Amino acid sequence: MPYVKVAICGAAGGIGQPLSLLMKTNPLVTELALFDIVNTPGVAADLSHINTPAKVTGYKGNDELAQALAGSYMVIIPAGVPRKPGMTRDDLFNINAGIVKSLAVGIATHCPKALICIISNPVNSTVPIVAEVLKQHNVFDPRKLFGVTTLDIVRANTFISGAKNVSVQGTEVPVIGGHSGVTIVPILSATPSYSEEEVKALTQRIQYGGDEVVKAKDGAGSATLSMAFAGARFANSLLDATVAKKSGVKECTFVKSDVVPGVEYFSSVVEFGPEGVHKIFPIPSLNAYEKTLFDACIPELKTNIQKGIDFVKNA
Ligand SMILES: NC(=O)C1=CN([C@@H]2O[C@H](COP(=O)(O)OP(=O)(O)OC[C@H]3O[C@@H](n4cnc5c(N)ncnc54)[C@H](O)[C@@H]3O)[C@@H](O)[C@H]2O)C=CC1
Ligand SMILES: O=C([O-])CC(=O)C(=O)O
Repeated sequence: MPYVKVAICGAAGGIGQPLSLLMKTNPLVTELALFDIVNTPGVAADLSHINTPAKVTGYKGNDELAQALAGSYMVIIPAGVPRKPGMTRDDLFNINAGIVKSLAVGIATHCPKALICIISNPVNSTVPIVAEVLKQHNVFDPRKLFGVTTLDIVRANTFISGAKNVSVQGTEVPVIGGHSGVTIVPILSATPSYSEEEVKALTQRIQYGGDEVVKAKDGAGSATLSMAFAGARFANSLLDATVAKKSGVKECTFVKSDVVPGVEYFSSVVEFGPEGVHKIFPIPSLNAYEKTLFDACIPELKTNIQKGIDFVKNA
């Protein structure tokens, strides 16, 4: 087995801590490097007592970013501020764009071949930011950059199976587009028949599931535990395909894509191979309602993507 170092940037945060815990349980991970601007020594010491193979190392502050990233096989980024009630994900852009950009410069410099999983919002813009930084350093490999939208699929599976009281284990709903509001397009026609009203209510709940958690947390942040679960599911799928060489591993994820002409990044079902993205599946056939969702998604998604690109190009 190769030496597999997984770095988590933002590892001391609400997502970072439970995500680090879940990644510590993956036996394919040789080293888990925890980076944050605060509190990583404590988180690393705590996790290091767990009797699984991954060696845990902690790095605090930008002076230690190089060491945290050096030689990483995979970098997962949940660094940045979360929403408070009344905010959109795009409202996070002003703070998180700069954080993600500086981490991307670190990756381009210290582990340019790493698989990169972006959790920080707004994902529709932070993924293009990372791509532009990597392009500036001549190290962009579109097979290795992923926006993590898995929480939308996790929510869709939960809400859909809950509505009909069917087994959640066997439910797998594709969710395409991006990761905010109307850019989230659940493909519910792929699941057993629901009435028109049910489909509309479920679609709305999946699109605004994040707001449900932001409201319930009442100023204390957004989804962290369900996101850690979703992030670990995504990272583990990618490690299964790239390290364990499992074939046929698929996840919906926001990647550089030709699936929708004129939209540079798009989430649809992606099959992973040894280098990351192996095959991007086209959009499944949409019914009339899904077409209206798709039409609403595209202009907003394009605006979000362009905002990320411009942030780097016009800096
Ligand atoms: N993709 C998705 O589906 C989801 C994305 N998110 C996003 O994930 C991000 C993190 O959310 P939480 O963990 O709840 O926030 P949090 O505030 O609890 O944790 C963020 C962590 O990032 C750290 N950080 C800030 N600047 C940093 C830098 N330059 N380098 C390294 N670490 C840095 C902070 O010190 C903090 O520990 C937010 O942007 C949130 O919107 C949240 C849920 C779902
Ligand atoms: O809603 C938020 O701000 C966090 C997020 O992306 C989600 O929970 O889907």
